[in-house]
Amino acid sequence: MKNKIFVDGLSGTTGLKIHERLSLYTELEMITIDYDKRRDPQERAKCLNSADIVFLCLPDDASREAVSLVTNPNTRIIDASTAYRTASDWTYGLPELSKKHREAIRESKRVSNPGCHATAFILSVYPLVHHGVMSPDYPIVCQSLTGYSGGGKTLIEKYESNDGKNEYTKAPRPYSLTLNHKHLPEMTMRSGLSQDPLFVPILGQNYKGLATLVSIHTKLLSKKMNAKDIHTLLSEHYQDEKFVKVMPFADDLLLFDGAIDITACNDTNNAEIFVFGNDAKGTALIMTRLDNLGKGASGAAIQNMNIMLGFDEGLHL
Ligand SMILES: NC(=O)C1=CN([C@@H]2O[C@H](COP(=O)(O)OP(=O)(O)OC[C@H]3O[C@@H](n4cnc5c(N)ncnc54)[C@H](OP(=O)(O)O)[C@@H]3O)[C@@H](O)[C@H]2O)C=CC1
Ligand SMILES: CC(=O)N[C@@H](CCC(=O)OP(=O)(O)O)C(=O)O
Repeated sequence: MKNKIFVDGLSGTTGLKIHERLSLYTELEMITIDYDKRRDPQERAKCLNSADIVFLCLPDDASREAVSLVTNPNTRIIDASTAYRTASDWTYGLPELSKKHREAIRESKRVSNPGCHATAFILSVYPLVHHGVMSPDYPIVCQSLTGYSGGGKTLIEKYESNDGKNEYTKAPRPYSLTLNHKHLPEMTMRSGLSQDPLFVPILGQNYKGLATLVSIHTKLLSKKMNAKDIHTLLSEHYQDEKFVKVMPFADDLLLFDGAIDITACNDTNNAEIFVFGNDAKGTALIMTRLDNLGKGASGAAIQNMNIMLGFDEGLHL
């Protein structure tokens, strides 16, 4: 029998992308809702409770409402919002962190899909904390350059109004300047840190594509390590992963043309990790790039579904 799937929030930026991928599966049957009733709780409840797997591609409050509408004990949920990413009874959907993380997703009925900035940050930092190289209270500073589709339909409209000729598209825009970005709780908790990083996201003029920049003073690490050693540790940690790749060590910046394209993972489910460093100055930089709509949202959600249903993890990705 085919597994039944329902996407709540199908007409949004993330919902549409998830639906695009789902349409490639012959193993699945889609449950559809009338467009005019897409916000009607009664209609949504019927769809939610007839599904084996539900994707929630909604703002946080609507996600919480959807979860409260699920009464069928067999319905499994993958939530793309921020609502449950640090909840103790939900599984965090980042399988590459460890075998234990992947196994927990396989068994789970409630999977919270990581935030886009958070995915790149946690992939960079978790192995360092886990292997005792970075103490949990290390004072991390991180910037993240992101495409504007991360802000959903409303932000896309702002950037694309007047044919893209408006004040938003003039230059990059740092935001979340209260230094309290909504991804901080998951970034801290899921990396194993005990204090929040100082995190500044920056909107670019590109539609999608994101890169986090984690700055490290190597003398503050708990083990004596330089940038090359950090590169080796990350390479070993992710050596068997299909979607998380540690790129060659950048002894020679010419290898990357002296600058990095943050959109190079667009339209893929890949996250690529770079390590740069300057031993004389005792500094290192971990840069992780991904597609905020790919590994940062819909790609990760599909990957989690593949794991939950026992499909090949990379199916249709
Ligand atoms: N864009 C991104 O890069 C990422 C987004 N996310 C998260 O995914 C979720 C969806 O984001 P995104 O796709 O960008 O947002 P959009 O604004 O593009 O889409 C939101 C969707 O939610 C629907 N919706 C809003 N309120 C309700 C409601 N009360 N009941 C039913 N449906 C409702 C909208 O329907 P309508 O058609 O009526 O507008 C729309 O389909 C958010 O939680 C976001 O934070 C996560 C990772 C990355
Ligand atoms: C560009 C932009 O505004 N991005 C959003 C995050 C996008 C995202 O991943 O949000 P989730 O928490 O739903 O995962 C922001 O920084 O608030």
